[in-house]
Amino acid sequence: MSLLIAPSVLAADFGRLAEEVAAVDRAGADWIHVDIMDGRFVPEISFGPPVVRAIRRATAKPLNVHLMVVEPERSLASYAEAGADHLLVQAEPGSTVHLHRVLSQVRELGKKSGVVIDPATPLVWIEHVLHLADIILVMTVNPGFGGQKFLPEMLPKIAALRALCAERGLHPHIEVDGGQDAKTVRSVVEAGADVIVAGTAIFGTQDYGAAMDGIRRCAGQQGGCA
Ligand SMILES: O=C(CO)[C@@H](O)[C@H](O)COP(=O)(O)O
Ligand SMILES: [Fe+2]
Repeated sequence: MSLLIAPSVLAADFGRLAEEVAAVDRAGADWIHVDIMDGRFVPEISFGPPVVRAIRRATAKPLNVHLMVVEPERSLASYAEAGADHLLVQAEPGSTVHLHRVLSQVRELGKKSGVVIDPATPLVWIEHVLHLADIILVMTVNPGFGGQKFLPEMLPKIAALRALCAERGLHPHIEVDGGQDAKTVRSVVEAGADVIVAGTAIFGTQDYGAAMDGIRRCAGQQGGCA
């Protein structure tokens, strides 16, 4: 699988959101990562469907919507209607106690389904839904905030996940989210990830295209990079 880059708009200038989204689109983003935070599953509140609709108008790239919310089943249809292409739900019971059902609902809505596991969540929690997930997102920071430091402790989990999927004949995207940049990318790709979410490492720079090129270059490079 070739590497995909999904800039996280959480790190964009919200005062110029449409412009920022169009800029990363033009600079070569593959997907646009959209963090929904409800102030309950995670402490912060980001935004809801009306803002997703505005992002939708600014780009034709797939919207990869990460739902850090309690009871995602209540809002799946709203995000689908607002223009989400991928709906990713957290695997933890603090989000939903009906993970299998929620992932099926996402597919019934005609969207790509994704399941997200936090650093503390073991793979055994998602073993029963692997076949229902088009995307599996491994959090490489504790969710809730941008700008945190990558947790390398997650690398064995990414490798074990890729191996478990292969054993079952499954080839989902394995996405990583949190603290990703040109320095971390080689290790997560070697472990089996093929989608890199990056907020600060892209929107925190002056040249979004150069930032994404740097991530791509370092992903394929042996030894030191960046
Ligand atoms: O889901 C989250 C945080 O909970 C992420 O998508 C962040 O938005 C990534 O930001 P950086 O760590 O790349 O700055
Ligand atoms: Fe995210």
